[in-house]
Amino acid sequence: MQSTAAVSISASSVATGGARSGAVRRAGGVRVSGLRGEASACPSLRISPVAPARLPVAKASTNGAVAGSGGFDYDLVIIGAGVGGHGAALHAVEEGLKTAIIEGDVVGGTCVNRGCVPSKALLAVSGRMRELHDEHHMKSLGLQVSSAGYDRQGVADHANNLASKIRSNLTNSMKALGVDILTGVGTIVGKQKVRYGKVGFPDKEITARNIIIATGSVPFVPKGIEIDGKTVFTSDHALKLESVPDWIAIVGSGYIGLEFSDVYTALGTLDQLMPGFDPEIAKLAQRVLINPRKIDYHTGVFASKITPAKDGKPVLIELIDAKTKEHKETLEVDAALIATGRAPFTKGLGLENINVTTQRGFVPVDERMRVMDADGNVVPNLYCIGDANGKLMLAHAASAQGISVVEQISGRDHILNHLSIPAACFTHPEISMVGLTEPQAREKADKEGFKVTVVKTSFKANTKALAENEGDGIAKLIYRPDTGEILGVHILGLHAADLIHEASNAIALGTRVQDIKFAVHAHPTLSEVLDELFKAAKVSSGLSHSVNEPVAA
Ligand SMILES: Cc1cc2nc3c(=O)[nH]c(=O)nc-3n(C[C@H](O)[C@H](O)[C@H](O)COP(=O)(O)OP(=O)(O)OC[C@H]3O[C@@H](n4cnc5c(N)ncnc54)[C@H](O)[C@@H]3O)c2cc1C
Ligand SMILES: NC(=O)c1ccc[n+]([C@@H]2O[C@H](COP(=O)([O-])OP(=O)(O)OC[C@H]3O[C@@H](n4cnc5c(N)ncnc54)[C@H](O)[C@@H]3O)[C@@H](O)[C@H]2O)c1
Repeated sequence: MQSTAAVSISASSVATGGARSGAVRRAGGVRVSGLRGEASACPSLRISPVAPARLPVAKASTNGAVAGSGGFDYDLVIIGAGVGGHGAALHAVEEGLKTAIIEGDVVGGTCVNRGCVPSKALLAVSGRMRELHDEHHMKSLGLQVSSAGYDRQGVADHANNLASKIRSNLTNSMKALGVDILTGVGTIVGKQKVRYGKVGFPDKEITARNIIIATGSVPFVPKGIEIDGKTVFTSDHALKLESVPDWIAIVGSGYIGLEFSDVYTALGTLDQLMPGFDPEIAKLAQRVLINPRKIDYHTGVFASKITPAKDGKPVLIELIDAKTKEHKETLEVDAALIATGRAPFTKGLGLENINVTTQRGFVPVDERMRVMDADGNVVPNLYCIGDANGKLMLAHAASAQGISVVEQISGRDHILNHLSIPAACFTHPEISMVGLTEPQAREKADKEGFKVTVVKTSFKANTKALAENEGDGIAKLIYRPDTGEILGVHILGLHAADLIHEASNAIALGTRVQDIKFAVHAHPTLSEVLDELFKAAKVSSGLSHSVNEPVAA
């Protein structure tokens, strides 16, 4: 299969290669990006056909709904059936709460229909294609592959079928557990009162003891960028894989930019790099994921204007210097993917009816996800979770926040430790992280007056990685040498997205390095990369075990 190229454009860099500058096409790809992304299953996609043991006693109400406890129609109403809403709903019925979820579009929201799920299906294909095309890699394993190709529609169908399957799993799991799925757009019309129905004509009203807003986000498109859905498009369009352009510019080098650069470079096209990542990992990611691939990148620039292809003319991308705002270059490409972040979807929610003012569209919340009003007071019985509150735009974070809220309304206080929530970028190889980056840890240490130590291990020394001929990668631990507290862990390498959970669980449970270093790992497994990492750490005052205690061989 012929390989194509991409250009990545980022506020921190822009790539050209595959991009045409003037009339000349260059050999690489083009990507446009400003900065900081998944295609696995949904978080807390717990599907149980078993009905909950405890359901509140229900009684008939005047509007035809069945009343939950205390005269409300429901104990909990959730607006938005994305992964956040779904996670909250399942936990709520488990807790015996009479629960309804209102959805204005399709169940599953962004993650299932336009995000994690279809993108990971595409990445599963791109990973295999990349491997099959890597002659050197194949040869070193003793394999001979004469040719490898793909059928674009077949790949697109794989992503679409997976999304449909997970969507129906999500719907069935909620129905089986007794969650009422109400169709329509929800608007808060007063305290503990929601109306839903067609946009602008919400004709049905229900009351709820507690309300959770879980309305998610949509692609953010900067001013000056014209989307036509064919030559200039967002991830919503790109995931349908209606075409694989020869030369594509990816504007934004965050999660979406990086993951799509992996898809496009493997399927024939190209992408730029990640300001939100630990700088050392970002540098290595550039060396492994960008430099050897057909990707040109431009950093320190913004795409100020993008015009779709028209009348035989290519897509035009005007780049300005991120600092001086002076015009730098005009790129010509076949297509542009706009991956410049996401904006909360909170329009039409009726927040003005309850004195809540959004901040750049996000719903303000405290650490318990309780909505704050314009005067800084908690709005009783109203919560907001997931992308709509902007704390951490990740599927599993949305779901975890939902579960945390249900804990609270079930009478158990709960604060979610966001620093223990892992993130992963599903490139080949993968990148994952939890906690602080090294600069963030050093800044905190300076402020609070403690020391920070960093240790690293390499995939090159790991038997399993070498057996797979996948020795590229490192793991990095940032910790306090005085207490052994784990501040951050960053991994780039084979199955990094799965490996990170040992570290995130340790942070969540407060496990220190002087304790976790004695945990035993099966041999030969990739998990030994982390085993080595924890063993490499030196703690001055082992609080639990003695640091001098010999480590079992
Ligand atoms: C391309 C892409 C790939 C991604 N990959 C990953 C990944 O690999 N891992 C990861 O953790 N995250 C990933 N994400 C991010 C993840 O998809 C989001 O963080 C997650 O979907 C947020 O969940 P949510 O429940 O807050 O909102 P959403 O999933 O956006 O769901 C909100 C739902 O609310 C509905 N709604 C909105 N307003 C109303 C209303 N007024 N009334 C009724 N219904 C309403 C919407 O129709 C939607 O169904 C990805 C995102 C994208 C775009
Ligand atoms: N694997 C995952 O977990 C996964 C995958 C995809 C998306 N997501 C989530 O979806 C969200 C959106 O992802 P994303 O990659 O679009 O956003 P992002 O915030 O991660 O990155 C957007 C980048 O675009 C840059 N940018 C903005 N305007 C620009 C311009 N005019 N020109 C050039 N660069 C510009 C920004 O500086 C930034 O670097 C993220 O918050 C992420 O958490 C997660």
